[in-house]
Amino acid sequence: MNILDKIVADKRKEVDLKRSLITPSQLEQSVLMERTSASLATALRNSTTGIIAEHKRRSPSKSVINQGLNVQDVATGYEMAGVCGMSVLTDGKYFGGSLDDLILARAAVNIPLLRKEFIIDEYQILEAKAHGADVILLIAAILDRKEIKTFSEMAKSFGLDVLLEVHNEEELQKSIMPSLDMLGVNNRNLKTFEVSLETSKSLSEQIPSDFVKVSESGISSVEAIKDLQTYGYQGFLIGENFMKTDDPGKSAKEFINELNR
Ligand SMILES: O=P(O)(O)OC[C@@H](O)[C@@H](O)c1c[nH]c2ccccc12
Repeated sequence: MNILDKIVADKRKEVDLKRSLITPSQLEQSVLMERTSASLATALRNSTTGIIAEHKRRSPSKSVINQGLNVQDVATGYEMAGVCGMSVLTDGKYFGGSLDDLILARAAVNIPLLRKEFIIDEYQILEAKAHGADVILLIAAILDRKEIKTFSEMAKSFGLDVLLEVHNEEELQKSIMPSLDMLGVNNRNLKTFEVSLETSKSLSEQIPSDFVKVSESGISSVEAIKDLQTYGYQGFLIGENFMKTDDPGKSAKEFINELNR
């Protein structure tokens, strides 16, 4: 079994248990259900830099990135750096994140927040909204077209933006539909962990222009972004490059300043 299949199998068990502990109608009681979501797609369209900065403590491909930070400080630092949005990993087992991280980030900042999760069930979308997310990620590698449609339409009904992540042409072709806002190309193959920015470049032409194009993973230089911008990318999801430092907000600020020069 590859790592992605394993993550999904674990996630199904986790969601089934959580649904019995906190029911959908309990989630619906959250005050955050009333909150008007901020649009990441709009922020990216109006930006010349397009940085989406991630909070990630560890990952299956890198066991330790940074365990010693406070998510609220990271969120505040990213907001002050001028990022367009923040991605918060909420998977516990493989990424060391939690829904508490999302709540804490929400309490700290007003920028659009992406719930970074392996979504395989509608329950997780309600959970995202109830914990203050503005955007959900849907991963084409683990969903069929029907699920992508149901999940994205549910997200839209909550006012959430949808970022659909693909890694190859087949995933892209099966996924295109009007209920998506952003199309993300993951430069990291989630099954093998290989990273290549060529993935973003080669798929760019096939992404219809009504979607905001986002390049994800393995981005560590301003030059890489300038190059990807020529392929039409307006969003850049960066995790490790900021999180591996002692002050991710400061790193993001320096990065954005350099991009603006
Ligand atoms: O740390 P990086 O290489 O900058 O990557 C960030 C982000 O793209 C990556 O964490 C990611 C992209 N898609 C995902 C799906 C699930 C978990 C994590 C991810």
